[in-house]
Amino acid sequence: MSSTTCVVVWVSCGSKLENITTTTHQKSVVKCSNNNNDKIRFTSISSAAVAAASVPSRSSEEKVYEVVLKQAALVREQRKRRTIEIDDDFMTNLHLLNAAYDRCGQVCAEYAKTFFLGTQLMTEERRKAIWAIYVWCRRTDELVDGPNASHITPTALDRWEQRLNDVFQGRPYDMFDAALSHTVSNYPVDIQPFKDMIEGMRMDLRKSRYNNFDELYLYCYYVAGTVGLMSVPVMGIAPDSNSSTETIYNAALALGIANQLTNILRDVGEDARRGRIYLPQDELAQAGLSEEDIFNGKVTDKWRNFMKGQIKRARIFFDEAEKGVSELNSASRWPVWASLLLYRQILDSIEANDYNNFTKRAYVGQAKKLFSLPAAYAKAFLGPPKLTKMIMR
Ligand SMILES: CC(C)=CCC/C(C)=C/CC/C(C)=C/CC/C(C)=C/[C@@H]1[C@@H](COP(=O)(O)OP(=O)(O)O)[C@]1(C)CC/C=C(\C)CC/C=C(\C)CCC=C(C)C
Ligand SMILES: [Mn+2]
Repeated sequence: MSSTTCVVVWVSCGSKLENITTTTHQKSVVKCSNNNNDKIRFTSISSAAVAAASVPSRSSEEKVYEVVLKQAALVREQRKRRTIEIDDDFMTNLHLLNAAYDRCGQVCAEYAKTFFLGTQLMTEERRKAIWAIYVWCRRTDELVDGPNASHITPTALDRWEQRLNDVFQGRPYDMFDAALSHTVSNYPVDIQPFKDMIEGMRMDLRKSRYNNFDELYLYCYYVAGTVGLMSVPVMGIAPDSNSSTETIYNAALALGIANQLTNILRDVGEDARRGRIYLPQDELAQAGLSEEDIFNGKVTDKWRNFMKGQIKRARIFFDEAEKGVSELNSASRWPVWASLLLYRQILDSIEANDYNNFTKRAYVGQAKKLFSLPAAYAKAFLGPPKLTKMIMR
């Protein structure tokens, strides 16, 4: 790793820019004074700057970007095909392994039909690996969101993390774990994003308010940005991609963040009924809104304006994500485009509901969903890079 480059974080937001330079970090940060509208682009970063990470004033974006760099480096170094000894007793038997993956596929098909369909074009090996990761994520989410959520304690999450360590060491506890053990032995998937997702669940147990976007960003990374980082090593990067691995991981992270922000905006009413507000408190106050306003659930002009800003920000993350999709292996692009197009339409639906996300659930209708699949297919296989190449030939 080079130690000569420096961190440059550009946050651009319309015309109002404020330049802050912190020499200890060898870092130049251009910060936006209006949180509703910030755009984040990381251009380069150094290990020296990363080493200076103990300085307490780092933003969540900076902390998360360190993880992005680490994941990108792992793939670059091709630390693939780590040979993990999978417990003989449990599964030297290929038949059992296939059965484990089939069960993962069934869970995917049950919980996320469109996504399951989208995985059908991936190579069989990749498809199965993505299913195994999906099932682990779904199970992790269910711990705090599922029917037994009220019994979940930090100790239970510690045990889940210990189990994760075992899975990565080739000691699975059940069939789903076995599929994941195999997947992580086969692809350069790092344990960090998995641990971070569990950290997000811990956060959910102890926190129901977010002071500002920086805090919310960290939560979004933990529960969703991590999914992007887990998936890229399996989906693979196109052999002819000219983008840096960091850029691609950054886009993957952005898609997770965009999805989670959208999920939050869709579920404001539902979350409030559980006593939770996943919205930046400082931005609510700036918009003249109080907690009571959220709990009362009345759509006012103040609320509409606030929501416009939040939707705009989510769309910026989707735009950031778009830059990376075409860099993925061609067979992996379809499910990613499908996920991006479908989730982004939830934002349109919130607008169509006149910003009533208190009592109306924004959703993408069946017809729009069906239309999105060929649209995603077209983007995956007829996207600009290919067309350009065809024209140039
Ligand atoms: C192709 C593809 C989409 C692959 C990802 C597959 C995968 C491993 C998904 C796991 C999703 C999961 C169960 C996460 C647990 C936490 C959670 C529930 C997060 C929310 C998902 C939406 O779920 P749902 O609508 O069911 O929410 P409720 O539980 O009902 O509230 C999230 C909003 C986040 C999911 C995040 C992603 C799908 C990120 C995808 C990013 C990539 C695949 C990277 C793509 C790469 C580039 C370069 C852009
Ligand atoms: Mn959930």
